[in-house]
Amino acid sequence: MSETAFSMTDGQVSYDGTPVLRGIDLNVCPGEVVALLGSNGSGKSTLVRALLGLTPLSGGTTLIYGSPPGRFRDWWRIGYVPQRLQVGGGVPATVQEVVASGRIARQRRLRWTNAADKAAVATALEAVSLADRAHDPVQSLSGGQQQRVLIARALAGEPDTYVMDEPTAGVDAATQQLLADTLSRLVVDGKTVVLVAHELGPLEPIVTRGVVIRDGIISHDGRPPRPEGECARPGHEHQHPHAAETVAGPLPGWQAELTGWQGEPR
Ligand SMILES: Nc1ncnc2c1ncn2[C@@H]1O[C@H](COP(=O)(O)OP(=O)(O)OP(=O)(O)O)[C@@H](O)[C@H]1O
Repeated sequence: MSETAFSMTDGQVSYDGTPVLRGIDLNVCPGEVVALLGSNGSGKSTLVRALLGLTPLSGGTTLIYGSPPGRFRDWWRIGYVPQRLQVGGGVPATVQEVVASGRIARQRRLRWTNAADKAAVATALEAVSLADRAHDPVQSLSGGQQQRVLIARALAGEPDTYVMDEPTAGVDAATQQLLADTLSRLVVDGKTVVLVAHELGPLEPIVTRGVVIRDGIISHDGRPPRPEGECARPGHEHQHPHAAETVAGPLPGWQAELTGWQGEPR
């Protein structure tokens, strides 16, 4: 089986006949921490969903560890943190139950929850500082806390690859740092991360590769951008009004494109 986590070739997605992704070529290798960047509506979430087979391609191919999504069986290898999900989907569930659901892909049929499952759930709750809320209904948590529950659910599954769609959106600075620390430990262990972000913030030091999506195409794939000056300040909102005006190309192109991302790349 291929150890390339994701391999998309000429990936295309259309909604109601409107192209949203156009000719995406993207391989993600083990140990990479890939940040998908770009302005609102550029196609980042669509790309994440297409990589996972949640949104069908209208053209091209995509593979998860060497298999088309429809034939991929080792879902325990993938931990997905979706964007702005209603945690629990209206079903009454405790924080611990939602986090424990991250173990399901690891559990064979008719296997009882074992000590390893319990330990993984406890560790995941600790990692997002929610151990003291384990028995509370998820609906009683704030939006940012619910986001942390989703992150813990992915952590509990102990996957090889994490796919996180804006994991730090609506999450306070301390928790962003907590997530960055947790991910850096996972990366040391050889885990792979694909994340969507508008602000890398504390995640910036662990990102190894920046992939910039502009209007459904990859306009830069390489060294991650580094915020400097005004734009490095916490809470700075990045708008990318000039994204559509710039030309795809090497580093000078993406620096100009990501208005607000300035300075020398690493
Ligand atoms: N289910 C859908 N049906 C129709 N159009 C959609 C659907 N999902 C996304 N789109 C459109 O596809 C385009 C890309 O959306 P997508 O959510 O992938 O962008 P994004 O880069 O993740 O944006 P953001 O940064 O705002 O989250 C947008 O124009 C959006 O309106």
